[in-house]
Amino acid sequence: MTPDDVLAEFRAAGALLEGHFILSSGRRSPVFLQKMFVFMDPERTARLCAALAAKVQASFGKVDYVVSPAVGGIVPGYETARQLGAKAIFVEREDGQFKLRRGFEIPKGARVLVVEDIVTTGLSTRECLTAIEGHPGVTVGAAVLVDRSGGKVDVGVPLVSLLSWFVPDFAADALPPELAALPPIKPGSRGIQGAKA
Ligand SMILES: O=P(O)(O)OC[C@H]1O[C@H](OP(=O)(O)OP(=O)(O)O)[C@H](O)[C@@H]1O
Ligand SMILES: O=C(O)c1cc(=O)[nH]c(=O)[nH]1
Ligand SMILES: [Mg+2]
Repeated sequence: MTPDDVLAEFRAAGALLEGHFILSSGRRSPVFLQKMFVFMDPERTARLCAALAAKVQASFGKVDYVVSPAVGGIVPGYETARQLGAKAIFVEREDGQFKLRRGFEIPKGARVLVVEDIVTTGLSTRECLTAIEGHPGVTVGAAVLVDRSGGKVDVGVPLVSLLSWFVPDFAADALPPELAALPPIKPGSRGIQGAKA
């Protein structure tokens, strides 16, 4: 799957939104990828995650456990794990911090991959990695459908992306006039009531 093919899947799903968005990081952007419009279509999700799984296998070899940050990472994490023949678990926020809950455990020696939907600053991916630090498995790396930093972000482990695309974002006090003229919308879940950080 080429970068254009990946973008075409997002576009066909109506997931490529334009406007004035407040990202999870608090930064502002004229573009938002509404990944849930992609994930509502299991066939589309399977196509994207099959391509991601192939890249993962080429870069990291065998994977036993996929761990994803809720909410956005759960569906691509599950489907990528299915394609890799791995288990899929997720971290979710408790008092603002990602944690493995529900009795999820990583077995000793398991080869672990973090799978994310979108990376912008990489904070969510890093927080997920922090949440599983000290587990008895071996973290081989991270994988993401779309890296909006265009490959610039450092998540602390090797990162494989299906699409590396630089999308501009801005500090809230340094908006270009065309963005400042639009009302801001915050679509993500970080920072909503009950989910601090
Ligand atoms: O690289 P970052 O700057 O951390 O931004 C990317 C993160 O933002 C979104 O999650 P969000 O926190 O909006 O919540 P969601 O997964 O529930 O949509 C997305 O799913 C990534 O996890
Ligand atoms: O940075 C984010 O919060 C973000 C960007 C994006 O395009 N899509 C998304 O779900 N989150
Ligand atoms: Mg997320």
